[in-house]
Amino acid sequence: MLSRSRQLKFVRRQVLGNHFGAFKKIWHRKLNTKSFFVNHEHKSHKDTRSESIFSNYQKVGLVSTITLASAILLFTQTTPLLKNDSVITRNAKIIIIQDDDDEEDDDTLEEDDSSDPKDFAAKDEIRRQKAIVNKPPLNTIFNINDFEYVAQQILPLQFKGYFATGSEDEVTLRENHYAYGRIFFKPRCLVDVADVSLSVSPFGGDSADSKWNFDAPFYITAFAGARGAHEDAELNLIRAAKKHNVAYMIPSMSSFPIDEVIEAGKSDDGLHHHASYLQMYLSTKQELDNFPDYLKKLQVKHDSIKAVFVTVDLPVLGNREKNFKYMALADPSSVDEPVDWTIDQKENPPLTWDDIVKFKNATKIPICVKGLQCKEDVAKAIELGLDGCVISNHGGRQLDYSRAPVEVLAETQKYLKEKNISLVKPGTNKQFEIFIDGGVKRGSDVIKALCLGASGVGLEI
Ligand SMILES: Cc1cc2nc3c(=O)[nH]c(=O)nc-3n(C[C@H](O)[C@H](O)[C@H](O)COP(=O)(O)O)c2cc1C
Repeated sequence: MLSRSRQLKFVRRQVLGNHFGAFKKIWHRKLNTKSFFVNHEHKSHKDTRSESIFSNYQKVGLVSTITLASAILLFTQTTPLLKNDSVITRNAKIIIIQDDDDEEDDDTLEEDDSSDPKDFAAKDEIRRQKAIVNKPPLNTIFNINDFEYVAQQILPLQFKGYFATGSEDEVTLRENHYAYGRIFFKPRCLVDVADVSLSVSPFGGDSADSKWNFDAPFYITAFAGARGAHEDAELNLIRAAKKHNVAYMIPSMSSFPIDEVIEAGKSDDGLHHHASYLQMYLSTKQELDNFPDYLKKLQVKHDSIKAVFVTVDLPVLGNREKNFKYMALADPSSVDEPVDWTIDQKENPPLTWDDIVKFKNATKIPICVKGLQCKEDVAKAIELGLDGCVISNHGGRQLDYSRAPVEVLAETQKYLKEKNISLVKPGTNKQFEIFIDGGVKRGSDVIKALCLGASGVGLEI
């Protein structure tokens, strides 16, 4: 039997070896996304030009606008994370675009030989503070992979695992993005693209009411625990969404009361609140029973909530093994008695389609389901008169070996056509909206999803 500290050391090796060591390989080399950041000491830099399958098309503006817009949005959100701007020595960093060496070239990869878990946490904190000071300049961060890499360096140990890991072997987490890498464009030439617009009006929008059209087809998806990254959490997210006029899906497990988040999205003239979506988890019988009433009140109280998304891919919490290992690293006592996340299903009957129909009948707010994973379920949601869905597997955090949403989306569109199922709601100018999230890392991923018929694309930032 290993001593406690040796056990933790073993876990640490597993997590760091697996996660950070493989990080470049997983996210940068295998995906052929060749940019990442290192300190200036490293000499193996070969090329400073980024490769992009879009390079010939960027003049068109569409891709670059989406990429830039997402970068701006992410910038806005990540800035508070990346404190101490003033102490950055700009020339202390070099952006590496290509690195064929197998050398492990950053501080996170250092092996820690101490057997005391407290030592490890303390050392990690020193490393983290250094990473905050040495974070790369914002104008060298172009996509979500870049942001994630920086976040991995600067997030406190106890939140790293929560934000970044998937369930079990993380096959789905990786596949969600790899699937985008298997999709290629067939661009048509000599088309007038001088005047393109990225704006969208989901759920019919309301063209007379500009606050209800969004300037981009991507939105900030719901994620609980934002406070682990910044104290202003969801307040910052809705402010950024307002500033750039994109949708924000407020999570039911928000760190702030939902009213407060909505209030933070008030326009500068104080006349209206930023149009948002609201995500809901419903696990207990009481929550299910109360939800129709909640919806009725919500409709009266907050006209800025343009759709409610009930998350349906979390009947129980996914088996997030790597996150548990991170938790053990951050706080060894946390694993002594693992938390039981399961819900007594006899006392609390699980959510079913019947419940969703009840919700739909209780309100005029569009009701959508978040977390559908096959074409048959999308067809069922349309048939039941719902207003939309998100094809999603919770970012690979729930059922490992769920399929990549972008492939399910492609199949779904084909299926709906074959079965002659229309998205347009009879007698209205509205349509069933099919959103998608999972594995979206840059503007070209967004465009691929749109080309395959998505109404909008969720980004977990
Ligand atoms: C840290 C984290 C917290 C999340 N919290 C929620 C949540 O509270 N509600 C929800 O419906 N989905 C939640 N999700 C899932 C996201 O909304 C989204 O489906 C998923 O992250 C998309 O995959 P991606 O991370 O590859 O972009 C969370 C995801 C992450 C990574």
